[in-house]
Amino acid sequence: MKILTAAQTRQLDQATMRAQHITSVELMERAAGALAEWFYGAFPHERGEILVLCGPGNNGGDGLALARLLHNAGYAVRVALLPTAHPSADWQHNRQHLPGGVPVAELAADALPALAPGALVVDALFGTGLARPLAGLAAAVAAHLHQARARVVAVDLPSGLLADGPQPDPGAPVVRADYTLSFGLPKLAFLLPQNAEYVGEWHVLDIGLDQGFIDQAATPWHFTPLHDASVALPRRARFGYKNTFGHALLLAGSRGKMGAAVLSAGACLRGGAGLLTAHIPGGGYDIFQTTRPEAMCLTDAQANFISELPDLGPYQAVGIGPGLGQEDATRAVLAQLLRTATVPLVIDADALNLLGAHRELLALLPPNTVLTPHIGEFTRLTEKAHDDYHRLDLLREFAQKYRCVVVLKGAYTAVGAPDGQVYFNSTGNPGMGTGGSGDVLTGLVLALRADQRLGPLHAARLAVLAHGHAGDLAAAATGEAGLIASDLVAHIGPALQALTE
Ligand SMILES: NC(=O)C1=CN([C@@H]2O[C@H](COP(=O)(O)OP(=O)(O)OC[C@H]3O[C@@H](n4cnc5c(N)ncnc54)[C@H](O)[C@@H]3O)[C@@H](O)[C@H]2O)[C@@H](O)CC1
Ligand SMILES: Nc1ncnc2c1ncn2[C@@H]1O[C@H](COP(=O)(O)OP(=O)(O)O)[C@@H](O)[C@H]1O
Ligand SMILES: [K+]
Repeated sequence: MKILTAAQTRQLDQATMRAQHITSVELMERAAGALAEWFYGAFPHERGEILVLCGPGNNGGDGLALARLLHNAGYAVRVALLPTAHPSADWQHNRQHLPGGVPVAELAADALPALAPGALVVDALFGTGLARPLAGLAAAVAAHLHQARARVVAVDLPSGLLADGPQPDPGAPVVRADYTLSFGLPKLAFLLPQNAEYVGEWHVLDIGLDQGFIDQAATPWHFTPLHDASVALPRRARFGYKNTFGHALLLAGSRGKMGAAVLSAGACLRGGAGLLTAHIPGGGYDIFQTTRPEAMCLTDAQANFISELPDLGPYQAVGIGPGLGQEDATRAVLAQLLRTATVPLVIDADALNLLGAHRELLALLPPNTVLTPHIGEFTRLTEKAHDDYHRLDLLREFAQKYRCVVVLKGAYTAVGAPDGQVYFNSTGNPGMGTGGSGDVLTGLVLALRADQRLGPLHAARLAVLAHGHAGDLAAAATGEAGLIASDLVAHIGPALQALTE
């Protein structure tokens, strides 16, 4: 699913009207109908009065049309307008068609509408047409909503927030919505942590926008919904056997962090690797073989960390990093791996930290390597970002420069591809913020990289999608707080099953 800019969204509206031979008023009516349907589902028994705040453009037009539909459906509705000399044509149409039974007033700075705590308010002040930061009356209204602790439903975008880029004035007020209802496609702003306090819970409503325009629109940004045919797992061949499904090598663990190796190995096995060999510190042998009898095990001469690179001959993919530690000898193993590997690599955790601390090693990264940093690890590899948008720029630059796939982990994990495209993930939940979750992802990516039917981007996107879905299945069973990384491993099987072609 593509993510478009505000300018492209305007073109999409125009293309939809042309392709479907409908007027802008008809398209607005569709948008308002979709908003009203959402309201009926979300607030079926709302008894209090709903205040609809309308700006001068088509966002305000949506608000006026929604006010009419809610009134006709039996809700108590009141409209407050931002004073304007030049409302849009569709705004005027919907103003004229507002039923007489709906009270309408103009907003004024010295008489902002009284709001009981929890009052339901629709923010239809500004959407994608926002031209400058909120100031004056609009800014006062945004602050008033926050102070009154109203429940705010934003139409298309919280007013004051840009759809697709950083705020020019970070100090200017933005409406803090509890819900944001957008049309057709998600907006880049919804996916970044810095905007979470404004966007709240967001939903995309289908209003039949023109797919032909969407298909040809150029954008680096994409959103991967749960069921996305382009990242499905191919079925296993009926006559396949363990060698068919790939032999993975995992280099992981150090004293005190053997659990990372165990979790990662479990995920690799559940991820469908035909065979898994783990190379671990000698002292971890009993722990590892007891907890993961399905995996084979090579032990390092060192008891507490890894100092040797095994012969890479038998393997279709190599993963390195979980619980690795940052000993000099381990860094030498990483450097040797980067110099000699001819099979796909997956690099995580302390292996990334070693790369960050010894940046000369970055030049050795083989193309199509998958790196799985969280924000801290990514910062060590690059630089401190000024904000979330800048971090996305850094992600694209890094993936292009090193021709790697970079999985920048977090809510809506962003997968950066060597061609500069970025794919945001839709699955997962805050319960996954628990030690070992990332180690599980590494093992899953490794299994899918050992599967020679999948390219690096497909493997990384599918692993991220399945990892998040496993988290959602696990959280349904344990709750978010009770979720631990072993639960993710246990749910990888059903998650992958749901994502199989
Ligand atoms: N074809 C349509 O009519 C559709 C319209 N849609 C709605 O239309 C919206 C876009 O409408 P518009 O392009 O009219 O834009 P907006 O309604 O978002 O805002 C534009 C108006 O606000 C003024 N303005 C912008 N920034 C301001 C600021 N900081 N302070 C004061 N005034 C400011 C502009 O001068 C203009 O009058 C979308 O967000 C969406 O809600 C959607 O319903 C999809 C279909
Ligand atoms: N709020 C969240 N929503 C969705 N996924 C999350 C959230 N918090 C964490 N995750 C996921 O959990 C994993 C955590 O990885 P990481 O930080 O490396 O953990 P660890 O180092 O403990 O293994 C990542 O895949 C991340 O995307
Ligand atoms: K709005």
